[in-house]
Amino acid sequence: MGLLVKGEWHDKWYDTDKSDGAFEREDAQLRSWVTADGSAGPSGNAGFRAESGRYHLYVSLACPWAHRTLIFRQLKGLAGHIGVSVVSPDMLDHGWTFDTGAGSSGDPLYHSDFMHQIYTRNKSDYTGRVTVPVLWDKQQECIVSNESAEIIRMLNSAFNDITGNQQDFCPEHLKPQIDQVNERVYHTINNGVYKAGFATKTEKYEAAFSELFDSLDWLEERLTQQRYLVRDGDKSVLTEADWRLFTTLIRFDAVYFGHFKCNLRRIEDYPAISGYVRDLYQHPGVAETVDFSHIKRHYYYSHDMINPTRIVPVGPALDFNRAHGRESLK
Ligand SMILES: N[C@@H](CCC(=O)N[C@@H](CS)C(=O)NCC(=O)O)C(=O)O
Repeated sequence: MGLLVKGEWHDKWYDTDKSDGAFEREDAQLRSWVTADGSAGPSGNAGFRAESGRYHLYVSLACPWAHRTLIFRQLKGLAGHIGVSVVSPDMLDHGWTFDTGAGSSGDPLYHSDFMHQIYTRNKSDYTGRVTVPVLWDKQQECIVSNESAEIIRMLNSAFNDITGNQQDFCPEHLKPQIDQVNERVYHTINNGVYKAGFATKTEKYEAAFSELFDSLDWLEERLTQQRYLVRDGDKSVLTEADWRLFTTLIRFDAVYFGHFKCNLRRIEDYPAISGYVRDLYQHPGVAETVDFSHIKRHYYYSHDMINPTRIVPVGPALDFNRAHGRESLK
């Protein structure tokens, strides 16, 4: 694990000293947008028109942020239009690495050894963390975006004329509600598990822990009354907010509960939330984006300051194909 400084790789763990033991996630730096006609999006440069075969995703199957983009690629019928490279689950001295072990693809585009070479191919003197997901433009040979929250918004609509898939997971009139739910879910759950797991001072861990479980209580109540997170009139509808939450919840019992010490309760212990996770998992196209061998291997093997023996636990036994019983909820 490390970062690039002026294009040079430095093997360095997160610096929590500067924040008194708290884990602080760096903001993504590369923020252009693919749009239907190539006009500029809300940030970054213009010139990224939606085209079949032009763009490529670099992902880790372990990573919850990258997982969002894989789900949107499936749901929006983009699998035949946007290629994917999958890094090794082991993120060690060189950061994300390419190999062709089980479930990993290597880098068919450039035959790179490491993900940081994709970042320096984009900008030779890049300074910053080397994160996945990355949306790559094969035509201009550059990174369009390394921010998953924005990549899924692009995938949600920019390619609609190419795929004919008009399903909208972020309708304009629901956006304020979606953004509001996302805000709490991001800080206390998606990033909350990392704040608990990567804290190096007890009080920072405990603060993240208590916010996380307060938010799970809030979700349990909400999801007892409605099938999905966001309401449109008298019923709830499946939106981006659900998919953003899903990628954390599906990893929770296998990884965050033990490895990140988020162990007040398992997701299995929440009747509504656990049914909700199974409901989303069983949505067509989603199960094939979930890979527990990469998920468990990545966290337990890569974070050796948390798990120095690198032993990957065998359990827990999880069955997301069990009936969810949520069809009748509005
Ligand atoms: N804001 C980014 C965060 C992505 C991110 O932090 N990904 C993790 C993998 S789970 C990563 O690549 N970490 C490597 C590092 O921080 O050096 C997004 O949502 O796209």
